[in-house]
Amino acid sequence: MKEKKQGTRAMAWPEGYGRRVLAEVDSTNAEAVRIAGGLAGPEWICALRQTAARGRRGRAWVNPEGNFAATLVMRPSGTPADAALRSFVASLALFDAFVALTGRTDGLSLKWPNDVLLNGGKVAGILLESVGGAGGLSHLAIGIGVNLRAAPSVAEVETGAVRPVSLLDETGIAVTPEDFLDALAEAFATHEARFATYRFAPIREAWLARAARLGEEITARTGTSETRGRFETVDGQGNLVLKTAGGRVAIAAADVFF
Ligand SMILES: O=C(O)CCCC[C@@H]1SC[C@@H]2NC(=O)N[C@@H]21
Repeated sequence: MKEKKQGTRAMAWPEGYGRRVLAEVDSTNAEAVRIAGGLAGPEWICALRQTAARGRRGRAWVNPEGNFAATLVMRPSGTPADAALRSFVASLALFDAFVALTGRTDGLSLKWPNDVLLNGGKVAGILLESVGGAGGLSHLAIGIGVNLRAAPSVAEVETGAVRPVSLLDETGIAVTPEDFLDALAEAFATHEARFATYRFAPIREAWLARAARLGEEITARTGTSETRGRFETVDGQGNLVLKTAGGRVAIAAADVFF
């Protein structure tokens, strides 16, 4: 196992995971789809520059140089529903990577379904995509973007969305994409091993302990509907549970607005 000193901690690249860093690619998620079939095990693909980075719900992802962009392509164990829960595994890994690199937890929280907030602004996002095989899902591409050095302007993101922030602006701490990759890969492997053994319960509990706006009124918007209610919990399937005027509602996919 390769060891590297980062801050005050020794980082270890996780056993069994591949690592490649590309100078430039269209999108690391697109690259994951292209190479998935030829991989013997899980592989991290990091790019220093993306020319066509994509975000959730068909949006573009603004990706200035110096920010982190990577995709983990893996063959997920379990059912397709279990595969989708990897967004919580990845969120926790992101949280831990920030803590490992900055030595602080203050200001960090997780926004359902899979954003990381720093001082209330969005510092990281996750795009989960399935890679089809003959019998359905063959691989999962977990794409992760982190505003390490620069955040897009408010005008570049959706109206009403949480304001984007960067790690550098909020903390004064400069982290390179390669160092972030090492910290994230180590944290992901730890949470993935826990998920493989104990399934979703401990992941859910840890996620809820770091959740933004738990117990508060929030709005969940899909393409066709809007639901406002008190953010009660995330259920055992990863659904957002809101207590609305009409009763309890479990929402599988939506954008959340505060
Ligand atoms: O919309 C979001 O919040 C998710 C953004 C995910 C962006 C990352 S950057 C690395 C990977 N490659 C892509 O094209 N998108 C994801």
